[in-house]
Amino acid sequence: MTNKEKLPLIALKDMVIFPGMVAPIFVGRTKSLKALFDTKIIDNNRYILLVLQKQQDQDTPDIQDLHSTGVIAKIIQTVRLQNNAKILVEAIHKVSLHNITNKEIFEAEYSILHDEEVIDVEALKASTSNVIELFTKYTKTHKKINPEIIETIAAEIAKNPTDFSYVTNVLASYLTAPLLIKQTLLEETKPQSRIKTIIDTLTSSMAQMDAEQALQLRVKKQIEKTQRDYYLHEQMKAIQKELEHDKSDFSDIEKKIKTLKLSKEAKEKAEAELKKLKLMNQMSGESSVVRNYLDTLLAMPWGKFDNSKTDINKTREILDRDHFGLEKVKERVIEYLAVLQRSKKIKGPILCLIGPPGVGKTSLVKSIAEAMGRKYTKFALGGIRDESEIRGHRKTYLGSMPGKIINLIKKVKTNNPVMLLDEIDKMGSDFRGDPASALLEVLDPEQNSNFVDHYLEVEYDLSEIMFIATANSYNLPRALLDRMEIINISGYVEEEKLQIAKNYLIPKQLEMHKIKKNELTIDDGAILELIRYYTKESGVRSLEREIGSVTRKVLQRILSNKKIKSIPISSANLAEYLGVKKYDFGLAEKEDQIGSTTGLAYTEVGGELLTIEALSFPGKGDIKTTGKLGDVMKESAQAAYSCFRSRANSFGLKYEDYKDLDIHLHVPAGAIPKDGPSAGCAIFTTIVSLMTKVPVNRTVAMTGEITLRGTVLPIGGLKEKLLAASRGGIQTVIIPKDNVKDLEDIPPNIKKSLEILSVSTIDEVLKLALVNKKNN
Ligand SMILES: Nc1ncnc2c1ncn2[C@@H]1O[C@H](COP(=O)(O)OP(=O)(O)OP(=O)(O)O)[C@@H](O)[C@H]1O
Repeated sequence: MTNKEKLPLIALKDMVIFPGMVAPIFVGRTKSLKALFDTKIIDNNRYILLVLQKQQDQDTPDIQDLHSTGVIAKIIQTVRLQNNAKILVEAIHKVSLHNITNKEIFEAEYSILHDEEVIDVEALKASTSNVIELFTKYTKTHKKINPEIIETIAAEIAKNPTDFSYVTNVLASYLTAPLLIKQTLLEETKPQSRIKTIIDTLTSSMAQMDAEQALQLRVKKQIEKTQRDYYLHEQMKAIQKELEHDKSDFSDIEKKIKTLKLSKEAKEKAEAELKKLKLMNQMSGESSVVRNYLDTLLAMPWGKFDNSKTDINKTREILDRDHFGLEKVKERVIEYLAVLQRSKKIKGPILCLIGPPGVGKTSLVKSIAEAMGRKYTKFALGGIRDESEIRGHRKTYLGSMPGKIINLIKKVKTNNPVMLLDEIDKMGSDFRGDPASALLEVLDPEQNSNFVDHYLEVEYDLSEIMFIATANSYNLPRALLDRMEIINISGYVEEEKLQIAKNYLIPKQLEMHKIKKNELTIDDGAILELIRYYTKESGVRSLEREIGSVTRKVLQRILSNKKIKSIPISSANLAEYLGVKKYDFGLAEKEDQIGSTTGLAYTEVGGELLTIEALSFPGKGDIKTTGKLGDVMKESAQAAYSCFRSRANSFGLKYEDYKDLDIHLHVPAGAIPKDGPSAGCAIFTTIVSLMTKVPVNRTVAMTGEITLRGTVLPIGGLKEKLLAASRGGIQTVIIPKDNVKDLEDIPPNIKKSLEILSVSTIDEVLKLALVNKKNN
């Protein structure tokens, strides 16, 4: 039935209202406002028609733009604002619209639309509870929907549970669905169909939500995966970079193996080690052992030699330029090099320079290296006890490394340097092996071309190295001595020291301290004073040090006072710079003594005066020795005592005179170790002097070994001993007859300054040494 009376109509933009629902409507469009207020429906007629417009974005829809099914609603409340209004409506019925007019406002006739009768009530009841269940699920998953809505729906339905038109309208109005579906629901007149649409909508939107959630989850997972992938990629890149670094390391090593002139054995070894290294964890300790090994092996100067030349004349020039005197030594060196020049290969014995400290052994070797155009390197053997210092540690040991020889060659980067084996006599040996035997192998021309270092493990050719050894004494293993050609460098006499100081040491120090020649002059008197009272040595090392000390002090004075232009040093002002004299120059004894003789010793630091003193006291006829004497010297004292006792008669002594007397023989300085047989004469003289109470001439010094039967045997180090005697102000020196031939090597001025007497028996010694009134 159509109601011919027209009612104002308001087009709704975005909502479908179902009968039975109370809803607020916001009215803003002029036409709608007019419909509400101008027609005074508020006063006259409290009903209005509400219908959804077809296009939501249309502001001024026309008749055809409106759906034909809507609702008739009662206006419950109106709130008029400035340009708009808010009304609260309650939809009463759904209506079908007819004859819509669109003038100032929309107006339409309407007919109430009734739902069809429900046939299967039970089925609908079941469907209703099904919808509620779905709703519950829906609100749970749909986070934006308030879960309390379920209670509201239930309460609404409870108002009229058997009116299925009402129930379905309630459900439809709470349904979140597109407007078109809601409009269809409004237009539907079968509650059954309506509830089916609601179920379909809910299920599909839930499926959609599930899909969305699954998608979201997938996206999230995807993002996580992307992030993880990114992170892994970055990590892989870093690892690859590292590997590339290792690879480039490897390729460096490979390149070296290819380009270096490795021996066949070394090449194979290097390749095998590299292969091993590649398979190792590069962070492991083991790989660093292999890497270090390869580094060392490949850092060796394989096939590298300096252009060595042996120009004898040039060598002579350089040796003369750097060293005063040492004629014999220089000659021997030149001879040696001459052989080398011809034979090209060093097959002969190794040179060994033996002499006290500071006589120029080291600097001589440096000059030889320079003259030959070879590099110089020094292997300090002093204190070496462990064989592995020469031959290296096996590389399986942690922290193992090659021996010194290999290390030095690596450092000097050539295979033919001049290598100084310094202090070869100071090498020790203990449980860790005998370094001397390892050194023998190094020095043996037959073996050293295939020397094997424990660390390197491959043969290395040492045969091109020119080894020169130095030592302070002959205290060397026999085997080593045999392998070497000994060149003895004895100490210098005063005159030589003076020349060395004037021509070498002083210019060197001036140059070193950047002092001009005219700024400092040291006259001969001062130099002699330096030699006599500030040094006590065979060489010139202390002399050089003292000169250095003077130059530094002079430099300091010149720099601190601009007025001082030059400082001449003479014996008068030397003490100003060096302080009081350090040593006495002159006799060891002031008077002739009973039981005290001056002997001459040859020590590592050169010749020395040796006082031998003795006392007697009641005892059993024994001899006791002190003064850190070595076994040989102790035995020599025993022999001298026995010799004395066997000859006591000839000195006018009876057995009773000495049988109950013990002798104590002492050799100061007590802390310095002394050894050797050459003090025999002096010990014998001391004992005779003590027992006969005849003093020994203080100006006499002596050297010579004695036999039990009183024969005097020759000694070594004559030159050193004579130098010491001359330094010590001795006038007469008694030497064994067999040493007279050695006097040829003694500088003439020494021979001139000393009275040198030779003897072959101890009787002759006593005659010359004891202050015998008959002799005087
Ligand atoms: N005959 C000499 N002419 C010039 N200078 C010399 C002479 N002898 C030694 N010297 C100088 O004396 C200093 C010490 O010499 P060097 O170091 O060579 O002694 P050394 O014999 O090797 O001693 P050590 O046995 O303690 O190693 C050096 O500066 C050296 O140049």
